[in-house]
Amino acid sequence: MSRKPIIAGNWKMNKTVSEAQAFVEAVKNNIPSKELVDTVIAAPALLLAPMNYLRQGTDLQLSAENAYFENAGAFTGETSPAAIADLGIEYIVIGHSERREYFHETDEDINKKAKAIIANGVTPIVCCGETLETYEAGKTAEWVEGQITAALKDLTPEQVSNLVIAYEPIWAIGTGKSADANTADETCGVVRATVEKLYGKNVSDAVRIQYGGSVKPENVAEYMSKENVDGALVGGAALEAESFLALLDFVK
Ligand SMILES: O=C[C@H](O)COP(=O)(O)O
Repeated sequence: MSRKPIIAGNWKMNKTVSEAQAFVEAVKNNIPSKELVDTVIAAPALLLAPMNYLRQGTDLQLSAENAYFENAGAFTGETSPAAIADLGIEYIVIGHSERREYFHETDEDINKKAKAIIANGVTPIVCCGETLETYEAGKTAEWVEGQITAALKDLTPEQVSNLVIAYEPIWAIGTGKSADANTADETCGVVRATVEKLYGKNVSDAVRIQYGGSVKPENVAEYMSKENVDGALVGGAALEAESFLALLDFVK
């Protein structure tokens, strides 16, 4: 089964509005066709409206880095998935390890967010991944299986087919220490097997799984050559236009 690759840059809490606008201007006419690859930038909510305005008519897609699980209400400081959907943003990242660690997000929150985002017609990019301690204890598979099972609870097979899952070992994020391509493939395979166990083979064949953690222009092609790796979620190497565009060279 061939799945369309998806390369997503995750800017985290970097860039001002003017820096984001300059980036979009620099890349927007050099993005490969979205028939071949989904090319996405995940940016802080404040940057999305001006970026969205500038990317109209191009193949650059956009993602929020987070959203709340309610569409409206007295939730000071939160961003509504309905507001993100109304802008025409295609994806929302949920469950990133930084959200789990610094903002105490639980598996249950992530499941509620997945449901709210899907209900608004936006695609969640659901993150999972283990700490160094869990990795060294040889418990990666059971950890990731638990996170995915909880995040997808009560979703329908069709909803799961259409979402994106990102496997990011925490010990490889921003450390320059990437999981090698075989290790990434193996754990993305665990994610796929978990989806198969819960939803069957048609769904696990369709769901797209990214690897994240120190992906760079120099190593992206090797990850993308692996059976279970359908894309990458990239932090540091997606911050500069030239490096971001170089991540897409593997499709040429
Ligand atoms: O969401 C992206 C990841 O946290 C990876 O970040 P990194 O590419 O800087 O290691």
